[in-house]
Amino acid sequence: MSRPRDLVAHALTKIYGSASSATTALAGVDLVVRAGESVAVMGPSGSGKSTLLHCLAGVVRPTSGEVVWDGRPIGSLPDAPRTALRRTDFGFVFQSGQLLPELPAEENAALPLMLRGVPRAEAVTAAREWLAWLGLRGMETRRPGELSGGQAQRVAVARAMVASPGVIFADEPTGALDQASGHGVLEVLTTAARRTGASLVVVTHDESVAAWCGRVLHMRDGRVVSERRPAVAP
Ligand SMILES: Nc1ncnc2c1ncn2[C@@H]1O[C@H](COP(=O)(O)OP(=O)(O)OP(=O)(O)O)[C@@H](O)[C@H]1O
Repeated sequence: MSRPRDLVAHALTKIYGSASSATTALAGVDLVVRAGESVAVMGPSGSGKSTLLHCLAGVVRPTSGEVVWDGRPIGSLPDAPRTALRRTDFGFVFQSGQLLPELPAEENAALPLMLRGVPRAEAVTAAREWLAWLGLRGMETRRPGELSGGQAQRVAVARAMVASPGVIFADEPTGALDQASGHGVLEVLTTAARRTGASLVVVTHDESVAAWCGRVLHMRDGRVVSERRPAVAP
């Protein structure tokens, strides 16, 4: 049964292109991500991981099936309310290159609040608190080009967290980092999610990243083919 703040996929399919050149990226995925749960999505290249994440996050509209977030069907919502819901309820961390190069760290991290109409000073104060919590005190006014890859990803985590999302979606969040920085980012991401009670859905190729999550799904050919729970997160 679906509970408040659960993210649920029912018989999700996604077919890109049309008849002669159609690609089935999702071939029927059923999934429940419970409130506060962290789920890693693994599988070979082209197995549908990013498509699943994008459908769950309301970025891509499924061909059939439905995504239900907190009791509300979102896959079939028109674009405007779907975008609004993404802004209020979800946070995103991508591999890299997601920060605006001309803005200081604190404004990059404050953007989701400013997009919601929170006054700049208030948004920046909240962003600075997250940056400090993530170990970036003193770097608030640096631009992304003045930060290391790991520091920039922490700013991206601050931006994902600042508006208190219900779910954080991360697509290869450590893919551009060396192993030590990558683990640091995953540690803060999972800890931040636990701190706020947010759920976390992470697409990754890295077993040690998946080990930080409560549940690991394996995809092949657009389906979830197996599922396991790592023994203990490090
Ligand atoms: N916008 C698109 N238009 C057409 N086909 C697409 C599109 N996006 C993805 N695909 C196809 O859908 C399938 C699943 O792609 P997806 O990116 O979800 O896989 P993935 O498991 O995330 O791969 P990777 O690990 O390489 O990022 C692939 O065959 C891909 O070529």
